[in-house]
Amino acid sequence: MVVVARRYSSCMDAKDLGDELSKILVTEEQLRTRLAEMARQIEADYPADRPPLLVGVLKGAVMVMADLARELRFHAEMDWMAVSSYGASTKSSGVVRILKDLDTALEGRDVLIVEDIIDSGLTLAWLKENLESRGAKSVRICTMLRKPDAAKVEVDVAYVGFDIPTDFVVGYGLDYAERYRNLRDVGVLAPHVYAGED
Ligand SMILES: O=P(O)(O)OC[C@H]1O[C@H](OP(=O)(O)OP(=O)(O)O)[C@H](O)[C@@H]1O
Ligand code: HPA
Ligand SMILES: [Mg+2]
Repeated sequence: MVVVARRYSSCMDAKDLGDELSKILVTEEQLRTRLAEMARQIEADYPADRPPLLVGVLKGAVMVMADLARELRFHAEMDWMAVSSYGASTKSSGVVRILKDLDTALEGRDVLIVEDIIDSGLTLAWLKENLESRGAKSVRICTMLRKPDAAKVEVDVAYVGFDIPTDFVVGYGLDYAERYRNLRDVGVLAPHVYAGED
């Protein structure tokens, strides 16, 4: 009993962050409920005997991938790419760099990219094209969050959890300078935290 209490009190909670968040945007409960709905949609769209290869985009998509894969009622084969365009900033550099490539060959595969957020769209537009060029049979995108008003390029997204305002958000995998990824909810980062950034 004592061990359980200690475990839960050490989880990162929005109320422990003081004024670092200006508000909670999507709660852990809302994320869980929406993810289950998305999983049912994905199961309905792919034949049971040909499930897609899930490609998670490190590092932000770790939480979505872990939760989505466990929610899906088919064998969820997973692979990972690491790309980065934000670094320790709230603005995209516009340059997508591959930091880790897939281990899996994609010829003839149905691929489902799993992402935490589509902001400018630059990362996903680039990644979708990159995976298609490897001979995948189909490439679809599943993202937990999307900022429609921030789009710099159009990206065709098959599964979206929540459309959100343009504010910089953290939690549920999303970071600012590698912090806040293990926050259970998604919150808006208070501007004073990144004040001074150019
Ligand atoms: O639509 P965009 O403007 O391209 O932004 C979305 C991308 O930015 C974030 O990754 P980031 O580059 O911060 O790497 P990380 O996942 O390791 O945090 C996020 O996880 C997406 O991959
Ligand atoms: O709002 C955001 N928060 C964290 N990482 C991000 N990468 C793109 N947009 C965001
Ligand atoms: Mg990031």
